[in-house]
Amino acid sequence: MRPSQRGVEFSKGHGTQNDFVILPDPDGGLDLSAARVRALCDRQRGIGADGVLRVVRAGKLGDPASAPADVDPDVWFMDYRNADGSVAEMCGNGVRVFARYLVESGLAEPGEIPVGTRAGLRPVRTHPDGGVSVGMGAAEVFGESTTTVGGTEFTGVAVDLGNPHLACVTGVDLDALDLTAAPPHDQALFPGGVNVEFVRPLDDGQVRMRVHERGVGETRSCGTGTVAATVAALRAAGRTTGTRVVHVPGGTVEVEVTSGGSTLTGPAVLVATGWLDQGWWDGL
Ligand SMILES: N[C@@H](CCC[C@H](N)C(=O)O)C(=O)O
Repeated sequence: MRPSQRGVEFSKGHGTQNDFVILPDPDGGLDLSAARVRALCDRQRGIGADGVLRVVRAGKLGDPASAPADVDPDVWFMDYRNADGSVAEMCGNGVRVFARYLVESGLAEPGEIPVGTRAGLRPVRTHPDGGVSVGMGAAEVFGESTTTVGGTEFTGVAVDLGNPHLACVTGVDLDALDLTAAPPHDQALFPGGVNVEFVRPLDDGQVRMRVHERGVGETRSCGTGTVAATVAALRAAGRTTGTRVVHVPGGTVEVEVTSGGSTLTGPAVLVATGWLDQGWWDGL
């Protein structure tokens, strides 16, 4: 595409292979419909991703009800969408990739970056080694529930990280789970749907996790899910605070849960920048 023919700018990035199309939209002029999100995330007819991150000033979000009161209008806001076009409150990998994008594109200085999300303001810190940490807030346990995969019932804890999770600690072989379909959930406990994690504690205080994400399907990582998994693994060990190294199919992250909040640290990678064809975009 010649520069004069440039369409809609995008970047592509991932955090432990949880991947995102990033759309810079500082002044909020982009019409990001659910149909456009679905097309962008489609791995055959679009760029392919688990979700979309629109980069917009909080004051220009275009949906005032979505910007929590603690988010200043000048703050960069992560307008997160799932691959099915639905809106979610928070994305732990997304917010780390978002911060990496802000730095690489000159929109923020490396170091401490406050990022607005529908779950509230999240303090993000970029590290020189490419890692990014984010303060994920308090991980609130709000119940217990069950789900079923392949005829096996799993019991888990319901954890609120701005978005809802059911984190199930289990001794089964995670590789044997068929997560192609959404595991069923209790509609009363999770009226807006739920992200479901299967968590296998390892011998040395580390854990393995697989996840089925609301609005996406199985993904290779879920940042909020790794925090929920850590909360569940700690509870299974009789604790409410501590740290865990969490291995997901797409890599490894570290989670710390304290009495005051939780922190997620892991890699955040940008892989491409380009332009969407304007005609393709306009036709969606
Ligand atoms: N992959 C994300 C979570 C994205 C939102 C989730 N699918 C939901 O609908 O709540 C993460 O890294 O946290």
